[in-house]
Amino acid sequence: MTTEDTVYKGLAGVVADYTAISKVNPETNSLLYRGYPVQQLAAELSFEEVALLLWTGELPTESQLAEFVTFERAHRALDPRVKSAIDLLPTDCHPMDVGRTAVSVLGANDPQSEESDPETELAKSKKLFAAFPAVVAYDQRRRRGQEVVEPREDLDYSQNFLWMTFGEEAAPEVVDAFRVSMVLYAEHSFNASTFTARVVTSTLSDLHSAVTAAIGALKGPLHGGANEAVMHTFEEIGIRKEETREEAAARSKAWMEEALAAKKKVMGFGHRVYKKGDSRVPTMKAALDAMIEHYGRHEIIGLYDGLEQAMDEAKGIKPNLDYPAGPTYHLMGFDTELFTPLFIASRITGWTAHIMEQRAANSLIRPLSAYNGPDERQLKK
Ligand SMILES: CC(=O)SCCNC(=O)CCNC(=O)[C@H](O)C(C)(C)COP(=O)(O)OP(=O)(O)OC[C@H]1O[C@@H](n2cnc3c(N)ncnc32)[C@H](O)[C@@H]1OP(=O)(O)O
Ligand SMILES: O=C([O-])CC(=O)C(=O)O
Repeated sequence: MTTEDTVYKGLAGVVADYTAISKVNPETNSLLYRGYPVQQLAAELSFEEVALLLWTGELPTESQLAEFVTFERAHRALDPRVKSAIDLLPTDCHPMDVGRTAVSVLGANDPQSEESDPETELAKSKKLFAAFPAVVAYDQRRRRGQEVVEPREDLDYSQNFLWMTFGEEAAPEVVDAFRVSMVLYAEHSFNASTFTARVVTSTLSDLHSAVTAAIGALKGPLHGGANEAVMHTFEEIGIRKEETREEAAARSKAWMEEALAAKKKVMGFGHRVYKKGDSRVPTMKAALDAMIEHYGRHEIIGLYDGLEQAMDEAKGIKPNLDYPAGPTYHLMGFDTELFTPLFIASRITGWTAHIMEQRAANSLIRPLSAYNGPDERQLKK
């Protein structure tokens, strides 16, 4: 057998390279960012601190954090060139297309776009991190016919994100649930979008091209698009505010039984690596529970319970992070199509950390294929 005869469909089980950024361990259901359990990071740290940890490998000192916080707050405003580009896009195009376009425009206008020394790569990553929330906030507001809300330098990343989107200061519980979601979505080893970013970087292309490509990979419902798809499932089942938790659970359980009988794939469940449950779900579920209490929307958790229970009973498949994240963002007031752009805002950290790691020890990513087309043949004269 030649090497070309061994095909690893979907690269399942293939170890493609080393990484020191995160460790996903399906045996122990654990996830470490630079060695730290993600649950601890979500409980204790700001998203800004986690971003620095992912990029640099170490927790920031007080002065490093203060310096980054000042930088981030100074780079939040929506770039007028990005605003003009978004304004050319129809309000009914997918918000992931808006996010992808915005990153592309930011890259084309970044004077450091073609520079790739480690210091510049880090500076570009920080600028992208700071600039992206305004894109999401602007996009949601323009779709609703609302005016732009300018960023506020007295607010932290999560507070300001919610401020720019909704034009009012969010309650501390809401800010905290949002921060937790950002920390949990930040990084997950060689997932499809991160691997895409690494493939692009491996050709020595630039950081913004790699992130733009990663956004394309994240959009699909088998990856990041699942958080949006989860909410569409809830919407299809029907959200009825007057229902009790038990009534909602009974209806969603029946919906799932029917969907599985029809051999449907239900987004928000299953994972390529975790087979016993996603390490991040308990923490995100706690954030969702806090939002259920905050908004008093017990019918939503009923829908959640029913789907989860029916899937477990029928197939033993567990929810992934997108499952609790979807209804959490819904309760906060984000439009459903905006959920995956929120994932971008967070994953910019992981993607750019991987881009820097790939560039530092690069080898062109170019696997082989096993040809199964027609045997050699000749053009008829
Ligand atoms: C943050 C994230 O990106 S997490 C992932 C988000 N994606 C989703 O939620 C999409 C829904 N889930 C899926 O499609 C899959 O579970 C994936 C793509 C995530 C992982 O899939 P893989 O490891 O390739 O497993 P695969 O898709 O082959 O599934 C194995 C079996 O479980 C079933 N299965 C897996 N997930 C689901 C699901 N969500 N609904 C119904 N059945 C499922 C498959 O139909 C298949 O059954 P079969 O063996 O009878 O054909
Ligand atoms: O690891 C994966 O394949 C998908 C995932 O959970 C993520 O990117 O967060």
